[in-house]
Amino acid sequence: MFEARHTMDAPTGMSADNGTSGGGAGWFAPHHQPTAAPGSVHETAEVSSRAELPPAGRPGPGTSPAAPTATGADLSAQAAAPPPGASDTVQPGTETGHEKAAAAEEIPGLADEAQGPTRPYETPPAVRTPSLPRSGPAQPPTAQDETPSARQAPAPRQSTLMGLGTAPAQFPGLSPRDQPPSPDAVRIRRTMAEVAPVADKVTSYFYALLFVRHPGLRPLFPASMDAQRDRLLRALLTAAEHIDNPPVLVDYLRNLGHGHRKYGTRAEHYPAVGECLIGALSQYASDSWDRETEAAWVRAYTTISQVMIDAAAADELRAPPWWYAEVVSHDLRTPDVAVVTVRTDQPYPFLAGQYTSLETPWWPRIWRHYSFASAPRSDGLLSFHVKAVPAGWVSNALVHRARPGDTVRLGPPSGSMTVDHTTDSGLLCLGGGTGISPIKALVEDVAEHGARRPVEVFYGARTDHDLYAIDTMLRLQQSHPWLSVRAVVDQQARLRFPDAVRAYGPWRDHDAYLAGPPGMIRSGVDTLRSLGIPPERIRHDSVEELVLAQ
Ligand SMILES: NC(=O)C1=CN([C@@H]2O[C@H](COP(=O)(O)OP(=O)(O)OC[C@H]3O[C@@H](n4cnc5c(N)ncnc54)[C@H](O)[C@@H]3O)[C@@H](O)[C@H]2O)C=CC1
Repeated sequence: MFEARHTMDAPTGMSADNGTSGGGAGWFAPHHQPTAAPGSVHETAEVSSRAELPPAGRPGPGTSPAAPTATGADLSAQAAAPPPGASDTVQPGTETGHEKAAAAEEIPGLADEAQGPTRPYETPPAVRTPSLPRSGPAQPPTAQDETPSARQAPAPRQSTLMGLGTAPAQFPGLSPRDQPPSPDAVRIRRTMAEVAPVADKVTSYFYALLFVRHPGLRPLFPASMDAQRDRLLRALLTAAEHIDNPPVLVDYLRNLGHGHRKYGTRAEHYPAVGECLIGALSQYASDSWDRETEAAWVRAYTTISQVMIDAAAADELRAPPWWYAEVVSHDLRTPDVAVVTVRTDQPYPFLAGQYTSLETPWWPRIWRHYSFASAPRSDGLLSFHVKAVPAGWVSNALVHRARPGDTVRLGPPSGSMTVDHTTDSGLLCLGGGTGISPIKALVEDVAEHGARRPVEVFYGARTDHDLYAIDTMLRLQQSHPWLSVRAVVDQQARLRFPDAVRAYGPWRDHDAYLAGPPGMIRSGVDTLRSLGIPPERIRHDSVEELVLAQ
């Protein structure tokens, strides 16, 4: 958890619950405009991407490695009670498979989930943003104004809203322990506490307000917003809640800013969002809402939006908003898990342990997150392990439809579950299911750095058949004497995954990495902490994001 102390001033005394925009967009006007004219960079990047895109159907040299016959690995067959939540189910209409809903970077997503599959990229989809109408005084939305999906709100997410960054275990708390929260932080948290019990209503109201007042923004959001609908609000509230912790907040917001370039989000969109944020909060936090509270939110939002806008503008100078990537290999490892290898149209810098967002041609503007399954390779190819999950549009398309020659789009890399090469501590890595993919990348990363650090991998799976990557991991083990790989199969284990690590160790001096289902990460963190590994040495991607994708 993190906080930040803002310094920006903003006018106070707006009454955003009166259905007008008062001072209008100027309330939240950014201090700086993006370096490029709106739209121009995206168009340029798109044209250039198109020009550089390899011809469809080009055979790819980088096929995924053939797995040798599995040997018995250390299939630690030990039985015990099922781990808590082991029967976690996937809700219809959402995706998993590290299709982590991008809470941390999905403000205006462009997904249009209601439209069904379309043709592959005959013409790469343009990400253009409509010019924002400067709406006049708007009326508060009525029930009819709410989109159907907004009314079908999922269970509200409570005000904890934590873990939107990577490795939340590294965030010490809402504020530095030795400092009292700032007055603005106190007011913001008071608002959050008041709206928490009605979070779903706030969410619906916020989006209804946004779309009624700024209909031009509607196409930026999914037609059916179900699982994605509250990410914008959640991200904003999370950032505001942590306004007293600038270092972490700024990192988080910069990532958000970078990640939003692929949606076509522009600086001039932020005032509208801020205005509606204030409108929704003031409506549902009426007990605690006053001029000072509003001013605190305005300052917080001004800070938040400015960091995102600046980050996006800076990023425009060094990276495209997205990358095209041609599928060069598709290896169906089980009936529902594929290893998909792609070649990007431009160099794609990333670190082992990170993840990206991916859009298929069949579901335009629907992005899902996947971890890189390899450390950066000299041939530049990227691999992903994808499990098709029920109702998972993107994952099913990637597993059952994608073929060499198809083109997908990738967003920028994200995540900080990376190896700290400044130490030579041992690594304890827990990979559950397709969560083994970033673990494999980390192992390769250690190997490439030439260090002889002990790396202990525990690979959890429900059945033998689900150990689709065991051959690859065993091959790595054969090549690297410092690497130990143990498979833990639920059906056979006495001590089940991730608890099985208790039988080994000690782990006190290890850096720990976890990847897999949210429940596994949660119970894994508990296990590792109980074994004496301090929280700051336990790394994993955001559990919150993983939960969102369930
Ligand atoms: N960076 C990351 O954290 C990544 C996460 N993932 C996530 O990993 C998951 C993989 O799904 P599957 O392959 O179907 O895995 P799975 O559901 O088959 O589970 C894999 C292992 O985790 C254990 N497990 C599952 N739920 C648990 C719980 N609540 N408590 C303790 N242990 C639990 C299982 O017993 C099994 O050993 C997806 O949710 C995907 O989003 C995938 C890639 C990267």
